[in-house]
Amino acid sequence: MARKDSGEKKKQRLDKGSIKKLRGIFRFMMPYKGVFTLGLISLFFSSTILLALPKLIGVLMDTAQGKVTIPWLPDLKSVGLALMAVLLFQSIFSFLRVYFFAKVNENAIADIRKALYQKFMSLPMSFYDKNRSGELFSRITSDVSVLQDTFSTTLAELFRQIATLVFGVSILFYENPKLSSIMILSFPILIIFAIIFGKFIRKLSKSTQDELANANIVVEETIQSIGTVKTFANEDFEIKRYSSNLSKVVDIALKSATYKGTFISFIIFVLMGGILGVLWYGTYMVSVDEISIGSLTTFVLYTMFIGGSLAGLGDIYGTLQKAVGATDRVEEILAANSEHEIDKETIPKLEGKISFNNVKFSYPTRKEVEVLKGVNLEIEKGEKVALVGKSGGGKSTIAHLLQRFYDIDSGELLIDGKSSQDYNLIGFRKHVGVVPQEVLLFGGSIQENIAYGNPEASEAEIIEAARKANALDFIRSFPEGMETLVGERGVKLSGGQRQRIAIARAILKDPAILILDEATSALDIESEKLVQDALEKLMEGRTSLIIAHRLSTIRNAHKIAVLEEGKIAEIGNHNDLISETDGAYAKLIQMQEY
Ligand SMILES: Nc1ncnc2c1ncn2[C@@H]1O[C@H](COP(=O)(O)OP(=O)(O)OP(=O)(O)O)[C@@H](O)[C@H]1O
Repeated sequence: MARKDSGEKKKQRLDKGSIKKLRGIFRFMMPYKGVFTLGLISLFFSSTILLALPKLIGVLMDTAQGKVTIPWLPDLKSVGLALMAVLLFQSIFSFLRVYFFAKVNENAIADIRKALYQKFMSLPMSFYDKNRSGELFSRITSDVSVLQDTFSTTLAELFRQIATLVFGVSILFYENPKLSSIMILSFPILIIFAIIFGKFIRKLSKSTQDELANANIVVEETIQSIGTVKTFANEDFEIKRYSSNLSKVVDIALKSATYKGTFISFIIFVLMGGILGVLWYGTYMVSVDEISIGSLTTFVLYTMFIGGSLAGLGDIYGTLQKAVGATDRVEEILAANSEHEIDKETIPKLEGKISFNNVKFSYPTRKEVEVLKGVNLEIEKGEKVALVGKSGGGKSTIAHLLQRFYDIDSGELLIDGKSSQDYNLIGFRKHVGVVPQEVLLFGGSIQENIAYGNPEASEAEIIEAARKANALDFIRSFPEGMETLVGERGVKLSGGQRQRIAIARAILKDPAILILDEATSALDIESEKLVQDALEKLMEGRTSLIIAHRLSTIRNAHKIAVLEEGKIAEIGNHNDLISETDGAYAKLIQMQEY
């Protein structure tokens, strides 16, 4: 049951290719490049101004001992003022840096989210067959959040640390080449160690993430199907399953923590060792009067700055790797083929004549199973056709094709004599209405839910649609009427009530072609009658394809099409078909499928 998917949420190596990908996502920052440049300038100043601090502190110490190292800072007071000025400027530039970067960042991230959402809306059904919704959801939430971190802190930090390193090391060598060489000696050890250990730790943290993802899947699935868990009284089983997954997470995380701890303490050891070494040798130099105490202080402070930057770069490397992974996943969606461009092009009203000519089809996710093996079906304008057949025979598939959720593999699907593919997709779908078996309402008001059929409808039209759908009485029986909230935090509507809302939606949409997927579960006689009556009104003057589950519906249809073995085996009215005792329809009725 538990599927392993988030294992893909790996960090990626930073090589040429991945950096190129990362650069690609920066196109979203391009519209804000002016502000970004201002941010970079502020960053440059805030980092470099800060580098004056160690120097000034050294000067302060020397001045206290009566030595004047900078002629224009002759006494303690002036050095103190200079220190204050440095702090002040650095604070101003830090504020500007944070503000400018946030402006770029927030806008660019919103643009990425918009682009992703737009893509989601325009991707074909086959894409959703292949991808789990939870995973897609995490692209727009967590993956984009990773990018957000990258755009804001990581990128700024990268520039800041590099600037600190370059300037810091240059100043150090300029100030004291001898001491700098000692300090620099500890770098290669650090770097080699970091590379070897870093790889190992990354592997472990990836395993931790994988295990955590597995544990999260248990939570996601069980909360989604909490009813099933309770029906089977499997609460305890699920708790154990989740706990055992969590134990694995803890085990791996602890193992990883042991190595991380070793790594960090080693780094601290070498770094501090370097600093202590410099201090030790520096004090020797002070004792033989080679340098002043102020210079030594300056030197040690710079070394600490540089050490901090090096450690910071390690973190940044990790975050950038994560960002490459996130970029990959975001770009993968953005590059997927849309079924259409979202546009508002409309097509004039259709007549509603439908012809399936030798239509063959298999789902893109299961190419090897041919669901429709040559369907021939003619439905005239305004005709009511009931589609019957065994469960899994392909009735819903025909409805999907009629809505152009998928492209047919061969044959022709003609609407008013023209290939369905030749119509603009969005325009075409505006003329096809569906009343599904399971009606899903959005978590808004009843009015909003009905208006989903035509967002531009006036209030009067909405009320009229509700009336025609036999929904007005029950809506008015609620204290808040049309404003009643439905869904999770509102009233839960009964099956029959939801169907009537769906019918009202379809009435507002006013399509030429109607697909009715009859509910399999019977409603009580009263609401059944109301629904049937509303459906009859809805079907008037429209071409209707009914996936029928009740004999009464079938009898009322102009024609009955029997789907068998992926083909329309028989077509005709009830009396004709039932008289063929060996026929597919007669058998279905005998087997009491209807
Ligand atoms: N999205 C999909 N991807 C892959 N296969 C699918 C998909 N939807 C349906 N199928 C398969 O296509 C076949 C026909 O399914 P379809 O839902 O059209 O049958 P049906 O006649 O409507 O069944 P029922 O009366 O039980 O609703 C089934 O074997 C089903 O497993």
